Amino acid sequence: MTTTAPLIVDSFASLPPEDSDSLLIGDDPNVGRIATHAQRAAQVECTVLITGETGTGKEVWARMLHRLGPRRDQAFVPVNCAALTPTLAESQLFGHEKGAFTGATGASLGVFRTAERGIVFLDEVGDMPLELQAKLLRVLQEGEVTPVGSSTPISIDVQVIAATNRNLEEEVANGRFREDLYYRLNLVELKMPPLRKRQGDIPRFVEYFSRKFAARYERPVWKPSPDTLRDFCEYSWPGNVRQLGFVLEQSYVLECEPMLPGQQRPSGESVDLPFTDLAKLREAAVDQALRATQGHKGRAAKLLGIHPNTMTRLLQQLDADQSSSDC
Ligand SMILES: Nc1ncnc2c1ncn2[C@@H]1O[C@H](COP(=O)(O)OP(=O)(O)OP(=O)(O)O)[C@@H](O)[C@H]1O
Repeated sequence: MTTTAPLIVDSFASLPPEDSDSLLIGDDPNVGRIATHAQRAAQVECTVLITGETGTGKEVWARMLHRLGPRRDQAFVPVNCAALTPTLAESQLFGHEKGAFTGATGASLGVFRTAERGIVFLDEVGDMPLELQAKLLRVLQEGEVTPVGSSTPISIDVQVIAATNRNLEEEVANGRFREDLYYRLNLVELKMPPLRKRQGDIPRFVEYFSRKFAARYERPVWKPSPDTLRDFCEYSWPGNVRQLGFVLEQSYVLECEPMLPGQQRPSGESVDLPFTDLAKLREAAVDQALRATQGHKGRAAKLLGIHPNTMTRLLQQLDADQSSSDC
């Protein structure tokens, strides 16, 4: 079957506008192949394993699979397997009866029954404890769950999409992941390449995020010079697409030129910012710039490449945030 992958899949209709996102596919031949396989897997509603480094877009692709398949109007229930509470994991996934354990004051459906006729997205599946892996395998094989405290299995109809940034073959070889579960999940594997291996798509991502954040922050679309674009393409992006998005969003928030991590402003003074939390990022940027300039607001603004009025506004906002958190 030959299908032409669309370049950008538009906003996910099933998500509230705040969380909605688009999927940029780009020109990389590997990603084109992934798109074809994803379309097929979505149509036949089979189990899919999405692998790749952090920030390569595994969850974005899982949501696209949901949107492309016949289950698009049903639930998409994401669960972070690394964050499951060990003692409660079984009931979190498969539900429990009232009184099944201390504190179970009512019955609970659990993730799988909540997703009935829809999709369960098992994120970080490689971090699931072995004991729970055995239970998950049984659920996948038999198509039924037995809630904790019950002896009656309940049939379920869910499509499972799993994702991990671990190398599951290595995990299997080291006895940390069940081989039978690995094969069960890995019917179709979508291997997301790291951004450094799809350098040709970086200019597209830069444009994509620039347009997105220009619209969000009501600023003009940033157009990089050829030299800057080359630097962006040559950078290794350890945090992948997520990191590129944060670098661009940071520049829109601070109203300054986007800078690669570790890059120094011309003054020689530098700031080294986190790229994972926007509110913290803003606070850290202002804080570090003020420290680096011994509290000189004008020089701190210059260091961040922002207008002094913007600096004043950011400081007022931080003060307001601080007082509201003190209340
Ligand atoms: N193909 C893409 N098109 C548009 N945005 C993307 C794409 N890939 C990644 N992103 C952006 O990168 C961010 C991170 O993507 P996502 O959460 O799907 O990565 P992940 O591989 O699941 O990461 P982790 O392993 O850390 O959970 C998304 O919020 C989105 O902004």
